[in-house]
Amino acid sequence: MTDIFDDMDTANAHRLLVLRDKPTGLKAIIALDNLTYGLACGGIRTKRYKSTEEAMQDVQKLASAMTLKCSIAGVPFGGGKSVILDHDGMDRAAAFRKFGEFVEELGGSYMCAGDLGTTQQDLMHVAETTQYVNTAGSDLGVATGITVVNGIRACLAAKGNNQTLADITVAVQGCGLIGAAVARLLAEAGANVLVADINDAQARQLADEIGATVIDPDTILTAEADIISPCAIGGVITPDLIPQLKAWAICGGANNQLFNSGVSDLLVSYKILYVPDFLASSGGVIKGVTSDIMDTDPELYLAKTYDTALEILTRAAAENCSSIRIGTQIALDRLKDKQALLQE
Ligand SMILES: NC(=O)c1ccc[n+]([C@@H]2O[C@H](COP(=O)([O-])OP(=O)(O)OC[C@H]3O[C@@H](n4cnc5c(N)ncnc54)[C@H](O)[C@@H]3O)[C@@H](O)[C@H]2O)c1
Repeated sequence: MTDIFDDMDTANAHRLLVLRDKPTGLKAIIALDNLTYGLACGGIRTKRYKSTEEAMQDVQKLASAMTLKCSIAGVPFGGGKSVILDHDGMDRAAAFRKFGEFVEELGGSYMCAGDLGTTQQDLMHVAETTQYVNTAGSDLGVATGITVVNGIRACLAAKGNNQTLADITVAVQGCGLIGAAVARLLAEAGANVLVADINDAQARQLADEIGATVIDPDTILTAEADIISPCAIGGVITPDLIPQLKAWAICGGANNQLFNSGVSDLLVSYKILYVPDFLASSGGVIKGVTSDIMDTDPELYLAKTYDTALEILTRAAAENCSSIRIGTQIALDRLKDKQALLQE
């Protein structure tokens, strides 16, 4: 077993809170990655992890991605994330209520919302015991759909062959909250949409609604498409997958899509455009914090993601380096500037 402090160093993480409540069966971890602005934002992931160690690593990676996400989106907050380790014997409603109590105890340094595996009903249970939760799940999903589609439009502009959404085929992996939002927006804009989900009924229902084609979930990422849009789980862009891709660009709403850091350089050598996931998926947090905390209109922040995506893709092409490197640099430079201001 690896040392937890070594893991934290690897993830550059600072605060990990391990939460347990035996009567409800709650097992949860909160990672507060960055408190430069006094508040860390990020959703609650609910999952049956193979081990506590896996959950520890996941929550830290997701929290640091949230820091990049907030910074690149230009909203003045740091990243956080929580995971609830689903298991037999957990009293789901009571466990989420208890989790809300723990979030409330943090006094507003962590603001949570939904994420993979957490249902709207779960969020409502959290909201019974804390004010620091955004329960507007579907609105956040639509906002994430908007930033993914902005990223796809930026890919078209970066490629520069005058194609519009109506000229291309996009393969969307996952038909949950985010995948469905992305697929709907693309279909409305006239794109040819392919969809897949391990829950076949869910994929078929969405396809019927928007006129998309259902693809086998095992082949969606290698389908004949211009762009693939991973909107289900992380780690799906692997070194083995890249030579098999038919698409010339990747832009999706899932967090941490790249299997490892080497994949971003491999994408460069295969000339595949990649919109950093922390930018493409930033709509949810933009919508959440502008409505709940900043009391401002999200539209400007959402629209800006197109410009930022195009800037990143253009700079990456000019410097022949990965979009992840450029995007991360922009996000971290902004945070450093803020930290320097605070120290003055
Ligand atoms: N919910 C949000 O506000 C939000 C915001 C930004 C990013 N994200 C990220 O977007 C992704 C999806 O989140 P969500 O909220 O839509 O989750 P969700 O639980 O609503 O949907 C995920 C869907 O993916 C499907 N799926 C799982 N594995 C799959 C596979 N291998 N192939 C095809 N389909 C598969 C599931 O069956 C499910 O329908 C996650 O990575 C999440 O972290 C979510």
